[in-house]
Amino acid sequence: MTAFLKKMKPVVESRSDDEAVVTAKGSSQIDTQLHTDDATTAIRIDDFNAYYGAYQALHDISLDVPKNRVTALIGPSGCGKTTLLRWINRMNDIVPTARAVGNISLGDLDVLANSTDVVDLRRQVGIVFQKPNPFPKTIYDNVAYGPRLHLRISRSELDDLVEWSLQKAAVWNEVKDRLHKPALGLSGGQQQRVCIARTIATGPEVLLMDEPCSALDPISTSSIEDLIYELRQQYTIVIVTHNMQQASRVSDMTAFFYQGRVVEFGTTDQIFTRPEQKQTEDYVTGKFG
Ligand SMILES: Nc1ncnc2c1ncn2[C@@H]1O[C@H](COP(=O)(O)OP(=O)(O)OP(=O)(O)O)[C@@H](O)[C@H]1O
Repeated sequence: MTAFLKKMKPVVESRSDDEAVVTAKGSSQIDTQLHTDDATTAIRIDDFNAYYGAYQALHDISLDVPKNRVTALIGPSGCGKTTLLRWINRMNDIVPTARAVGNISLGDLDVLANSTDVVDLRRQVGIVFQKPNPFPKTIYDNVAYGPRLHLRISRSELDDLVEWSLQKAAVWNEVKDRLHKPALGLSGGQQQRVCIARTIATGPEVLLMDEPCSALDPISTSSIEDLIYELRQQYTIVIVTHNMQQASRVSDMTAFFYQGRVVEFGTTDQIFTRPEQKQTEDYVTGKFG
């Protein structure tokens, strides 16, 4: 392994070491007093409100997203899940009517500040979309795209980084003999894993996923779910999903949104088995939505 990757790997691979409470999936021991424990918070959302023109899509959202966990955002269509996700890496900057008031911080970084370098923010906070969207380039060039923009590394270091990212995204074995073939020639599930590799290659801390399996068949969905669960050891993951089974399978924490507000936020175990709010119970048991 090159010196470059040795340098890069500890950055991502040591993240779970400083976790105060790394517990088993669905464990009710996960600390839900997240406002009181800085060490476990990756993204702090405080009193956040989002608008499209005069329409308010999100109201008074306060949510601490824990580090090295999977946090699922669930709720009926139009309740604001994607809006929140897209503000975390300022994707909504490209929507002319979109406006936000409140705070989102990533460590010391004030995400919403005018002075924040959005390109650098998006390197730290990657996003994976609903539909796999590989560039019309080779598999190699898809994954090398971000590093070529952000890092000054040699060809052999880039080769190593591309391999490492594809391995992390659990797709290396399937593509290693066709790295220089078009990514668009892969299956949907493989394309989505290549997109995840492309995101990982820039060394993010956070992975945002907006219904990453909704365009995939059940087998590909299952491989992406396994991957999400695996990746949480090194990344903080926020996933929007309409699929209740998926939320309960892959996430540690769940936030239930309704009409632009967070109704309830807790461990996935608690939200699905002992919700405190009637609306949450009705939603997770399929009575509406
Ligand atoms: N670009 C936009 N311009 C105007 N209104 C928008 C825009 N994007 C979203 N909205 C509105 O904001 C509200 C929240 O939308 P958002 O997409 O965040 O909800 P969601 O919970 O992710 O929905 P879904 O589950 O259907 O994807 C909705 O009423 C939606 O119509």
